[in-house]
Amino acid sequence: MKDILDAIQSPDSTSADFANIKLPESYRAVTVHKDEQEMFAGLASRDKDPRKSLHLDDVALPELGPGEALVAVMASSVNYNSVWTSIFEPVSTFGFLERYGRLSELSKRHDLPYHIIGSDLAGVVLRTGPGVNAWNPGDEVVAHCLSVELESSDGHNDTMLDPEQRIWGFETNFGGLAEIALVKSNQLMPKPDHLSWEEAASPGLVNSTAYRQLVSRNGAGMKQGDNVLIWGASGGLGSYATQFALAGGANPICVVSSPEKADICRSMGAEAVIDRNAEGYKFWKDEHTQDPKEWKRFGKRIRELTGGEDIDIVFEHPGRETFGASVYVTRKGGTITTCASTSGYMHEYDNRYLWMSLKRIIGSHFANYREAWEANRLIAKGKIHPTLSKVYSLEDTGQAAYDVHRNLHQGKVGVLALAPEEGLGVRNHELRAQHIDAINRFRNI
Ligand SMILES: C/C=C/C(=O)SCCNC(=O)CCNC(=O)[C@H](O)C(C)(C)COP(=O)(O)OP(=O)(O)OC[C@H]1O[C@@H](n2cnc3c(N)ncnc32)[C@H](O)[C@@H]1OP(=O)(O)O
Ligand SMILES: NC(=O)C1=CN([C@@H]2O[C@H](COP(=O)(O)OP(=O)(O)OC[C@H]3O[C@@H](n4cnc5c(N)ncnc54)[C@H](OP(=O)(O)O)[C@@H]3O)[C@@H](O)[C@H]2O)C=CC1
Repeated sequence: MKDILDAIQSPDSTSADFANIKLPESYRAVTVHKDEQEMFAGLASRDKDPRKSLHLDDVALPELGPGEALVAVMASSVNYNSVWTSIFEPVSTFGFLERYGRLSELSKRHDLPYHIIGSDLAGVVLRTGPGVNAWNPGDEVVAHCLSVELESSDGHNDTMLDPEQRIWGFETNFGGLAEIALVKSNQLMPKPDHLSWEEAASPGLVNSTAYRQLVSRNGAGMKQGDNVLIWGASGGLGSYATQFALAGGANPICVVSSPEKADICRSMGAEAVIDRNAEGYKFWKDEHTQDPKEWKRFGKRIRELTGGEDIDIVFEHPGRETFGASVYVTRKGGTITTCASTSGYMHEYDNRYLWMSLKRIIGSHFANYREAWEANRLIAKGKIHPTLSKVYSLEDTGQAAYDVHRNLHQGKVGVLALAPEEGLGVRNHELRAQHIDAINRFRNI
């Protein structure tokens, strides 16, 4: 591993140098264990502690197949899907690995008694498999997390519709929270050269998802002037949705849960911010009954902030707790676009407000190859910025996931894998200098 790191840190290393490095037989990786998948049985979700289920193990280097790449991971990030994996909710991810393992001889490698998690990385290509021509050892890359087989025509227009669509590091093994990761080569994209390893590793999953969900025609197709209600506007997804709304000439109405988070949204340029805690919205009277009066109070507050207008697009992901309110506050003909259900996936809303006002609910999930590429391009051009707040070591990934599970974090939480310290890997200092305040906006708050 030392040879790999030395080569990455030497400015003189050539592609041939990387190709000639002897790869280790094993490497360190963050895992969950199959024989522990029942460890939290009977506990409430909130009490399931990722620090207990996430392990840092030495794992065997997987065999490299056609169309694949082995990447030395300098940094990764925590996504909420890793929180779901670590608490074995809503299902254990070992079921995904077993199912994938049944697909082919090659996919069998993924069905192991441990799951190496993580769906983001920034690093350097070490080896490519047969059939890979676009990438070479030594290339500095980030990886998006869409894994597809593309053997069915269903996915040929929109790669997210492939019947064998999987999220790498969640529904496949050999993820990014590790010193080495295995990806399909078409997951690779150029690393934005003005960012450090940990900054570059942080936007991938959430930035691509927010791009499809809000901007792409496959999602809400946001346009200039739209009022966009963004839940969790300083969180992982929300911090990118807010940037897309502002950069696209829309009007974000940011919902957050503390004055600090409200300040972050304002510092990004948002003017309309609602602190849901301070204003005490209680959309559910009890576990089974919603309170339409609270939807209305929320809607009135939005009208105050917009000069009397309602919401064109709701950027939804909290799910059960907010969905009824989201449908209610959307304007006639507006769109609720959802990619998740953090607070519960059995949603309830008053359908009269949907059909009578011709609203639409759009389901959105990650991003297709092209959308992920376009989202990364915006980062590389300095149009959209990473929202990295705090960085942990690989050893402390459990704590990092705990922070995200308990909503103690801001923006994105990074993890250093092979990178010995923060701040390395910047190649374009001029572009960085132009955007340094925006790049650092979320740091250490
Ligand atoms: C990028 C980051 C993203 C995120 O963070 S997203 C948040 C994290 N992700 C999640 O929380 C999602 C986790 N996944 C799940 O909870 C489950 O993954 C799903 C509920 C999405 C799917 O459940 P399942 O049981 O895997 O799939 P089924 O489609 O219900 O398949 C079970 C059997 O049911 C059959 N079936 C499917 N549709 C139909 C139908 N319309 N009529 C009859 N049968 C159907 C199938 O074929 C299959 O059958 P057979 O077991 O024999 O293979
Ligand atoms: N389908 C897909 O492709 C993707 C799905 N996801 C899913 O989206 C969800 C959010 O992910 P991410 O943004 O990274 O997570 P984060 O935890 O970083 O941010 C979510 C934010 O949502 C807000 N929130 C949480 N619970 C509630 C609630 N009950 N009511 C209102 N607001 C709430 C919080 O903000 P505050 O407290 O300030 O209001 C929180 O910071 C997860 O479930 C994740 O699995 C994520 C990425 C891709």
